[in-house]
Amino acid sequence: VSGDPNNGGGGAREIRSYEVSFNKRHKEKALKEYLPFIVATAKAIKDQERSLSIYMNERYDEWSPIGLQHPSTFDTLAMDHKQKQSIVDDLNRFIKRKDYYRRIGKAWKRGYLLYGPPGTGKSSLIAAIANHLRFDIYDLELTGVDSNSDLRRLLVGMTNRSILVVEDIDCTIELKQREEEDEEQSKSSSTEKKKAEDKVTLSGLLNFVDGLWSTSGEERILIFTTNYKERLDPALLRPGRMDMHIHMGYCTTEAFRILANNYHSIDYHVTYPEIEALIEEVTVTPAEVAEVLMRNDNTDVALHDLVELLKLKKKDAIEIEGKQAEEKKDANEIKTQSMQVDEKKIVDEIKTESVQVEKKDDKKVVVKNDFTENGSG
Ligand SMILES: Nc1ncnc2c1ncn2[C@@H]1O[C@H](COP(=O)(O)OP(=O)(O)OP(=O)(O)O)[C@@H](O)[C@H]1O
Repeated sequence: VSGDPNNGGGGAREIRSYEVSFNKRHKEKALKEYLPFIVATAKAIKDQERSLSIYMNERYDEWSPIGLQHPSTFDTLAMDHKQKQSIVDDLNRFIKRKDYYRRIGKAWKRGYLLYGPPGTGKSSLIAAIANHLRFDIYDLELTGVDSNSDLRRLLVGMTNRSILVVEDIDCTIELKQREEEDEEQSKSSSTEKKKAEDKVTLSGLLNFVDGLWSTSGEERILIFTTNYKERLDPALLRPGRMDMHIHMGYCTTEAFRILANNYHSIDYHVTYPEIEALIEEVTVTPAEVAEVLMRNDNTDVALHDLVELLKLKKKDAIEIEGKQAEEKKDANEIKTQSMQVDEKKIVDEIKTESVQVEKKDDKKVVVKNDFTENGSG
């Protein structure tokens, strides 16, 4: 194997070539198996070494990149191991399926919807996916995009092997159904109509992502995040739109152990039984746990602080529960009282009615008597 120093010079990029010799009888194997293997391995190494970037749309139709140095990986991610494995498997399957996507005539892209409360690791999961695949991230801030045409320009300007992220999709875009948009447009003047047509909408984004964009590039991942799945437009939740819905939940005992291992490199500590019992009882986000564990380098102190935080949360939860129970009791009492009042009213009304009927009956009797009297008289 030899390097080639004659490569143009003058500050140009060095191009190196290698010479590999084989025995003639191995020619077939070398050309069909060995060289393709070398090329694929070299590409994988290059991809692995390539530094990643995160692009943001600071100007309305332009991306600006900065280096992505987020340390999150699937190993450091605190989540249920089965769920984690199913995401990794899905990503690995997706990457290997170039021919499959071509064969079935579908664009080589995959969509993930991440949902769950703030601080449960949605951003950390996105970084872990980027680090796992060695894909750049395009973090699309929709509120900074003025029109659908700018949005298209941005999307077309993305490279292959990249992840398009739209965070807090429930807040950043007017969630309107297509029919509503059409109805509104038919009411307005022609200039207003043109403007409205070009306004960034969820359907505009989804149409473009499903249509032109996905056929103009390859190996694209699309990730939407939300803290409130129930607020999302049904168009986004339709089967086939987002391939996988991933719930990011509160801290579990399993997640806690991963975090403790990340921050203090430990597998066990005497405080674990107490911490784990408390974690089962309270709602605490992985971000809150991570913050306490990170605050102190001394493991004993950090774990003690965590016990204190969890106890405090438990106390608050008991107080809130007590208050809610009292409020419920008060509400029930008011309900019972008003029911009693209602019942009394109904009884009074029935009484009044029956008195009226009786009076009427009396009258009838009187009339009857009169009649009888008259009749007999
Ligand atoms: N599941 C997790 N695994 C590992 N670290 C986590 C996890 N969840 C939260 N963290 C820690 O908490 C910090 C904040 O979490 P992150 O930003 O990923 O949450 P998020 O769900 O994206 O929140 P938001 O909805 O507010 O953007 C992270 O930098 C990380 O240190």
